[in-house]
Amino acid sequence: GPPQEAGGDIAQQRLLQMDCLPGPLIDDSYLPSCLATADSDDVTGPSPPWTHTPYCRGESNYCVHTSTNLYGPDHGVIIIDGGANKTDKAPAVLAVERIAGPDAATLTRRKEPDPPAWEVRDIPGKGKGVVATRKILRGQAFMIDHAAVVADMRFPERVNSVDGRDMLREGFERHPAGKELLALARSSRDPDNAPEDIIKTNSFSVEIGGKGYMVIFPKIARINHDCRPSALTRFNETDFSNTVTAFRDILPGEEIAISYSSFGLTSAGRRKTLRLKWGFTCSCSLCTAPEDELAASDARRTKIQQLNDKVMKLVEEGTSTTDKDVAKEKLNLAAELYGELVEAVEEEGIVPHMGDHHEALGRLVAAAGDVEKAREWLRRGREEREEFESIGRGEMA
Ligand SMILES: C[S@@+](CC[C@H](N)C(=O)[O-])C[C@H]1O[C@@H](n2cnc3c(N)ncnc32)[C@H](O)[C@@H]1O
Repeated sequence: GPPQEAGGDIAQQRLLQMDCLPGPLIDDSYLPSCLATADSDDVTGPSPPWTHTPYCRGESNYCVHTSTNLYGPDHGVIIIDGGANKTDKAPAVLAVERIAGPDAATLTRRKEPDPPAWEVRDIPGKGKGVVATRKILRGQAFMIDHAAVVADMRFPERVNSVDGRDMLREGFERHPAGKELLALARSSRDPDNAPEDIIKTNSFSVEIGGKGYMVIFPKIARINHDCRPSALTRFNETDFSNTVTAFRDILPGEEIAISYSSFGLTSAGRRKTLRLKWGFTCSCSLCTAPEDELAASDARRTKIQQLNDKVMKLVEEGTSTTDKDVAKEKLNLAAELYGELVEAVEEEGIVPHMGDHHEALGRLVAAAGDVEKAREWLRRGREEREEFESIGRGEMA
């Protein structure tokens, strides 16, 4: 592409970010609703894929929508969502209707092998966790899960607490796996608010139709956090599936972990975030590593963050100037610093493969004018990305 695009590509790169759990909602965050009154008589009977009449409460547009067999008899879903007004269908409701609709035939739902490559075990200090039962290779997708509960991220602000809790209670009751969901981990012991607490402790934040949702994937909910994770999750909006892929080789008996927080923070920042947002004291492999190892990791992550900021700034400056010499100088320096960043990221081992980084570096080098060198980086990047993606293709661990 034209050189000017290099800046945009880098800026859009989600360098230090992956799926994160949203963290506990503040207990008093249920605010009185200021939205129009929904007429609760004005609901139609259930039609497929819905198996229940929507359960609507109070003065909001929010309802619980239930499909007890969206993915076959063993996997239902409840959606807690509201449109802009009470006749508008919310994005997650439309998504379920699309998933179950005529397009469903083209959905090839991947199944996990039997027996799976993992099992749930008690992990000292962390409650339960997921452990590999056989060797899982880097790049292999070894767990596939589907959304069981989908709740609008802003539902707690938009619906008052009494109505909100009532809707969650009813939703969990209607859910065919409601009992299993209620047995998931909880960060508080308030017996009156089990569903709310379970959403706080176990949901992922994902986007559906451009809107933010808290989603429970019941199997993935058993995977603990690690600041140097061995796996990553990928949500697929078109079928509400979430696939867990190995970051690196995982040995039999090893606990499998994902990262709940962003990689850009140093250990103190991560511990604080995990404490405040998720309500637990992290005892992951890095948080409990020897002091010098932790210090080295912190230094690298600080450096990565600083280099990233500098590169962004240089790219921004280099692509917004009309002076060609200045542009070249800025982009050359950006490419040099990005090279250092790539080294530090590789050493810290916090991204699953370096392909995207190498390609980004290639585009930067191209923008700075060195076409030969750029080709080499782009080729390496593509190869690495393809290698990672092909390792587990077709077969699951
Ligand atoms: C999504 S659940 C993970 C599965 C959970 N351990 C269970 O028993 O079902 C999140 C909870 O697991 C625990 N947890 C996860 N990662 C942890 C870690 N690195 N150190 C300590 N506790 C952790 C915390 O209690 C947290 O609230």
